[in-house]
Amino acid sequence: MEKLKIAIQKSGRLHDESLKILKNCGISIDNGRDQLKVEASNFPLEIFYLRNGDIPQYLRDGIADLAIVGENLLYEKGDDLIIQRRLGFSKCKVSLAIPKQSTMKGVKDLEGMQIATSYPNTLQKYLDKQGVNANIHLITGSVEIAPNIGLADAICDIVSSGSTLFKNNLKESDVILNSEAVLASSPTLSKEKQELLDKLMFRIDSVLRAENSKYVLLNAPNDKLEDIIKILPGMKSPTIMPLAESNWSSVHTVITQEKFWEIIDELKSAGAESIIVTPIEKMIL
Ligand SMILES: Nc1ncnc2c1ncn2[C@@H]1O[C@H](COP(=O)(O)OP(=O)(O)OP(=O)(O)O)[C@@H](O)[C@H]1O
Ligand SMILES: O=P(O)(O)OC[C@H]1O[C@H](OP(=O)(O)OP(=O)(O)O)[C@H](O)[C@@H]1O
Ligand SMILES: [Mg+2]
Repeated sequence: MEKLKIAIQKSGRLHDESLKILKNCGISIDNGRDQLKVEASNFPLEIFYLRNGDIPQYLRDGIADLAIVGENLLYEKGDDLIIQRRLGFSKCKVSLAIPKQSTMKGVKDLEGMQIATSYPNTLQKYLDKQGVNANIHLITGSVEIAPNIGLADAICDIVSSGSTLFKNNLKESDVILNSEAVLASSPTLSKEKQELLDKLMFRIDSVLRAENSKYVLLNAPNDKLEDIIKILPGMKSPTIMPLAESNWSSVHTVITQEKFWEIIDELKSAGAESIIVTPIEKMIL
């Protein structure tokens, strides 16, 4: 029987969350971080632990069928690969940054300058789009130090909280792209592997949906129910059950994270009481 081969980062920012998603999909993996390859015991899946930076090439070469990888790396060297799902973690930007005290404003001022980066293709595409000619200085790490040691006039690197820029006396001038961890696949999968991928994605979708939602229970006097129901988005319509106390009901529903607190505030104003919020493990539509 064919097995799907998934690459995840061996160690680094994506490792723990990648394993967590697979485990939440009910896939059992022996903790084999020191091995290069492990097999799931209850799903036809092989897991390869690889460097994030090498993953696009492994997908292209067919060593792996699937991978959890930073979206920015696909932009850098995986244009031909397919993003199956955005996974919502490891959110960051790839940005240009210049010295804090610089009078330059952004990319247009970088004509003829030196820019240090680990993402040369991403930077080159941006410079081309902006019609700017600059010299790209490729370095593999500690990019933010480059302007301070006289190696470059600007940098292009990952920015998240901005604290690395701050510590190195730099300021963000241009956001080139936004990134998050994604589930990517090779563009050519056999029919059998595509079926396995569909099965895995069905599980991943139910996990992602559940992570993004809360199960909410509340009590309300019956004369307030109509107003309360209008506020609730829910999967379908809310469940209403009578309480032992007459003229009161319990309302059960699902609320997504984005507007969670706004909806809770509205519910309270509309007369909801004893609101209980619990996590959801899986959500299957
Ligand atoms: N500070 C950050 N905040 C949020 N996400 C980040 C941050 N730095 C990197 N990322 C994202 O996580 C991915 C992995 O970053 P990490 O630093 O762990 O590995 P790496 O140095 O790119 O790769 P390798 O596994 O090849 O050593 C990046 O491609 C990016 O998408
Ligand atoms: O805006 P911030 O929150 O400061 O994050 C940005 C920093 O995070 C990443 O480095 P990382 O910590 O992964 O170290 P690395 O360069 O060794 O990969 C990235 O290369 C930046 O340097
Ligand atoms: Mg890093």
